[in-house]
Amino acid sequence: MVEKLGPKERADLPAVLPGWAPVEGRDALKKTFQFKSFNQAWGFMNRVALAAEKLNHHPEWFNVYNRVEITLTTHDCDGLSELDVKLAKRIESYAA
Ligand SMILES: C[C@H](O)[C@H](O)[C@H]1CNC2=NC(N)=NC(=O)C2=N1
Repeated sequence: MVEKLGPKERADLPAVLPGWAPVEGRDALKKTFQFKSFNQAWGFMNRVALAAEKLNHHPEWFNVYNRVEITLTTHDCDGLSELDVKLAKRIESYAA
């Protein structure tokens, strides 16, 4: 069973995952990504989807044209876990 992040890991989040903001009323993180085109946004989403399948850990996300809004949380523990950090790091690498 995956565990929620502890206080130390949470304190490190702003440094480990810059730009990811807490979600009001949820133990979750969110970030919006803006691309030059829908095509680029779609390619990004495709790579994120493949990573999500590989990790068996999936984002909550919304896309309109060149914007992708991603929220990460772990449903199995109803909060943030290491899996969210792991997926966020991969997402960052695809957006770079
Ligand atoms: C059955 C399946 O392994 C689980 O539902 C996985 C799938 N993807 C998941 N994604 C997220 N974000 N949280 C989970 O707890 C989760 N659990």
